[in-house]
Amino acid sequence: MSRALTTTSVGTSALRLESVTKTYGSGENSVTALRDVSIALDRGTFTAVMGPSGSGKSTFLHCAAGLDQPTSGSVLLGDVELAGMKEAALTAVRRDRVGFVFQAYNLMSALTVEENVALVPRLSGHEVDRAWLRELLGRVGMGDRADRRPSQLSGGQQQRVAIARALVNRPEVVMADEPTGALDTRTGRQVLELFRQLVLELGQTVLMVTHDPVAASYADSVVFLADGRIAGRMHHPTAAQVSEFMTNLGEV
Ligand SMILES: Nc1ncnc2c1ncn2[C@@H]1O[C@H](COP(=O)(O)OP(=O)(O)OP(=O)(O)O)[C@@H](O)[C@H]1O
Repeated sequence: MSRALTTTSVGTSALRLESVTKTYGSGENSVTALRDVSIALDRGTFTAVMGPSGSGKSTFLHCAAGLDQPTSGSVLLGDVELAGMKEAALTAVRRDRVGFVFQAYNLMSALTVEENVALVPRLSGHEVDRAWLRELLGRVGMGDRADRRPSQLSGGQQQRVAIARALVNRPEVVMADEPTGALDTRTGRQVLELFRQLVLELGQTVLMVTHDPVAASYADSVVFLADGRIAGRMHHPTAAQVSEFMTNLGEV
């Protein structure tokens, strides 16, 4: 049974932020990047985060992933409260309960595809579940390239490996920051389709920051941020609806 199912009660949110405020610095130079943000993500859903530049998207993702601590408020990842946690405990939470996918694939060039994915459970001190690893590589379409090195793969293929790596520890949430930013349109769409599939078939929860309305339209819902606040949430979005909302937020 997956760790997600054994350590959290069914029916709870994968991620819940309650009244999260994040202020950088103090006094005159302080910047409040998030203001009283409350939101819950149901398990097995795909959520996009959008907003104008400087609206707090990265700060939101960082607080949700335990990369940064809120100034006030609560962040529940499954049943684990991250606010107030010491750095060592946060490091363990990030390693065991969060999967990360970035614009740059960040694969280890000296390792094969399979070794890159297996590195995550190794670093967590878990036994590598070979059957799960092979299943994941198959699901992301890299089953026949397990012995290749990253330099022998296209950008889209490298991102598929990064997605398998993000999923291998069966994380509570996969956090993706502009995952298609470095890919051409067609390859980017295929990666977004893959996220949708993994959400649907594995019940994985995915949170993705993007600037692209078409990318956001692949999600079940879009959360809009403006000036550190939630400015709206759209379910079953179309790219045109997302574009229109963004235009109204002042994004050209
Ligand atoms: N470490 C930091 N120290 C000080 N201010 C910060 C820090 N990180 C972010 N900020 C400020 O917080 C606000 C929100 O930044 P954030 O990076 O979360 O926005 P964003 O929506 O991700 O922007 P972009 O789309 O340009 O990446 C901005 O005003 C930014 O300058």
